[in-house]
Amino acid sequence: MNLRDSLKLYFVMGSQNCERSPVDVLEEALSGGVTMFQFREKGNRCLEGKPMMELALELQHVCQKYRVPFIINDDVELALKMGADGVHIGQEDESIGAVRKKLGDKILGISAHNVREAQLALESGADYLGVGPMFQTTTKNDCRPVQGPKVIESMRKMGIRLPVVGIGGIHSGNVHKVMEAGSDGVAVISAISKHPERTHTLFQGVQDSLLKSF
Ligand SMILES: Nc1nc(C(F)(F)F)ncc1COP(=O)(O)OP(=O)(O)O
Ligand SMILES: [Mg+2]
Repeated sequence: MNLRDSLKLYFVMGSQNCERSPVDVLEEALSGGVTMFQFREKGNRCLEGKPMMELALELQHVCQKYRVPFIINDDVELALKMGADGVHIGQEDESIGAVRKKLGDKILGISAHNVREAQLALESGADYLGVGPMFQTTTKNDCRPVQGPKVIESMRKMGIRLPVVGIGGIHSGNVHKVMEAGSDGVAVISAISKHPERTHTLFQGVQDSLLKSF
């Protein structure tokens, strides 16, 4: 599956986002249609060291079973050490050029909050952009001001064709707004980690929006 298709329903999760076993949540999410997964162990109560590594390996194993790309957030060394399919880094993380050198042709995702950051990420070799926050979110307490899907529309109007996922407060009730703005897919945390049984409804929402756009 090409990267643009893999970005349709991008589940981002760490143990801190789950009320029960993260492995069970991921298994249920993958069977519900998740097309790409990012391990984002971050914030208070997150695991570190050996427990974090063990969970990462278990989650990677589940992704391999479903043939879904397994991405690590922020920690490039961990991604290389465990043979992840790629990393996602933000504006304050390591420089894009330096990470691209370490990664070779693995997937490199970059957080972008405006057209300028998107243009820079494109020129520096990003494979996809995570753009947000789309809506109010309780998951990320240090996020930038809410932009809404119009920032994706602006990126497309400025000719940025790179694969894009919106992130931030997305659920089945607003997923169509992100897709109609020109996004290739959506990245979600709580909408799936708190309700993995609703994954298929979210996936259907993405699919319906894509069908309407043809
Ligand atoms: N993890 C992420 N994944 C995406 C995705 F691509 F999945 F949409 N977009 C944005 C982020 C944010 O990453 P984080 O490390 O929390 O913050 P920062 O961007 O400040 O590094
Ligand atoms: Mg980051």
